Amino acid sequence: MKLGAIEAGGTKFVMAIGNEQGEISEKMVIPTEHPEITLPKILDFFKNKGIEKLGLGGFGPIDINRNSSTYGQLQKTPKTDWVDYPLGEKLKQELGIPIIIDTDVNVAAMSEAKWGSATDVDSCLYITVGTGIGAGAYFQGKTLKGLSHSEMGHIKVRRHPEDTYEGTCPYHKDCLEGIAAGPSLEKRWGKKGHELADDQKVWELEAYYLAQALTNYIYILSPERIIMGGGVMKQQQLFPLIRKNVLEMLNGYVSSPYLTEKEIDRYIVPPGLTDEAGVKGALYLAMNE
Ligand SMILES: Nc1ncnc2c1ncn2[C@@H]1O[C@H](COP(=O)(O)OP(=O)(O)OP(=O)(O)O)[C@@H](O)[C@H]1O
Ligand SMILES: [Zn+2]
Repeated sequence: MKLGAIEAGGTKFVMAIGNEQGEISEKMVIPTEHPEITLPKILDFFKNKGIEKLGLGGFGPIDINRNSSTYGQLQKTPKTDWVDYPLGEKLKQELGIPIIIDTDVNVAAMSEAKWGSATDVDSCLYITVGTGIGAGAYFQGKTLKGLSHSEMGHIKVRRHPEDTYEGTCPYHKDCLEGIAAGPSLEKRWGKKGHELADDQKVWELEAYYLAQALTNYIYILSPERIIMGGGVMKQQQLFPLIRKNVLEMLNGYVSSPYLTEKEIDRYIVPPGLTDEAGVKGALYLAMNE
């Protein structure tokens, strides 16, 4: 069966055609522009390809409740051109096939569990630290959903006493995303993340915030693996700093062989699917409906 997959991101849309084995035969990346520009490009890619279903992992907030009349509609996204845009409905109308929708991070967690860094466990959390911060979870065969999807990037973390940066989140100012996503690095330090690679102070502060978030996720969800991706995590030096901070913050309270100095390298890890976690997850979503 031919299936379609879309990873809809804040800066780019990744589209692919694949099969039920998760093999991708065709792929295209387009920039995220106004929906009236982006939608025709998406339709051009998928039309007349014989796909039977389409999975979509989208940036949020997005309605992922199957029983809702606005299933697949974007909500209060900071990407203002897309607020309330009925992406799922438009695709369904134009392509005439079932569209299955979840968040970009939920599908990334799912594909890492199926094909990536979490194939040997029954649950995992996928966190992206990019333009925004978001996390998705996959537990015993299902992605985490409830009232809506979770918004783990917008939790409050304790401020470092020396950090006076006000924060970039339009809704909460200094939530985790507001003080630790890529744009906040640029505003706080006056340079883009990749230009700050050699500045130890930058990554110590970043790890302090991200480790607090991970500690909270461990307490609340208890995932068997944590996968960290997104542009900012390209700074590989963050991994040891985050692992060290997580162990210190947990202070031995949660008992698990993974949460030890010896094993934590196998617990907090980069994506196994590198940049394809999202689009492969969308394919898996289509496959399993
Ligand atoms: N090598 C790097 N080191 C540090 N920061 C980086 C690096 N590459 C990209 N970034 C930062 O990551 C952010 C972009 O993240 P990403 O590449 O994950 O894109 P995105 O898809 O827009 O993110 P999102 O998933 O939040 O929509 C930018 O703020 C950028 O400055
Ligand atoms: Zn926020």
